[in-house]
Amino acid sequence: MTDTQTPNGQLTLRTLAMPGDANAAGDIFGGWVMAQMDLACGIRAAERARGRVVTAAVREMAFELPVKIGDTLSIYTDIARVGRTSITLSVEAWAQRYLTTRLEKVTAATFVMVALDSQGQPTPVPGD
Ligand SMILES: CC(=O)SCCNC(=O)CCNC(=O)[C@H](O)C(C)(C)COP(=O)(O)OP(=O)(O)OC[C@H]1O[C@@H](n2cnc3c(N)ncnc32)[C@H](O)[C@@H]1OP(=O)(O)O
Repeated sequence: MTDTQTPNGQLTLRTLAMPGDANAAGDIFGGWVMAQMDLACGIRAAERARGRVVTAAVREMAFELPVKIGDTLSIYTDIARVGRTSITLSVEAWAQRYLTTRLEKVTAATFVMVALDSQGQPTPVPGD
């Protein structure tokens, strides 16, 4: 993963890591972080598709730094590609450490979301 000094993309979701999301050592579960990224992609892709979307694929996710209880997690999304029915997003998760202003990128991934019609079938993403 290439590290950057500042987040890339649009701030799409911001939340707080709570004790219920952590193991006994205070490390936040990777699945929780991934779920926040999935939620952010759902928000951003649904806005772009102007309709319902699902997650079709998640590519190359590595947890580079831990998230700890009390950290604020910010998810940034960037629409990298719009296909016929799919939207590919570059996603970054940044932790603002508890009671500090220190921001660190903890993970990044690529999510592929697919627009669905009311029958649950892939449907074309409308133009901008
Ligand atoms: C709210 C939620 O997130 S639900 C939870 C998790 N997600 C799900 O349960 C989704 C379950 N999966 C599905 O319903 C289906 O596999 C779908 C709707 C994602 C895709 O259905 P398919 O029958 O494969 O559709 P189809 O072959 O037409 O592909 C649709 C698009 O998805 C893309 N796609 C499908 N699978 C993948 C994949 N594994 N990786 C990348 N792109 C993919 C295709 O390239 C295509 O994009 P394009 O139209 O821009 O060229």
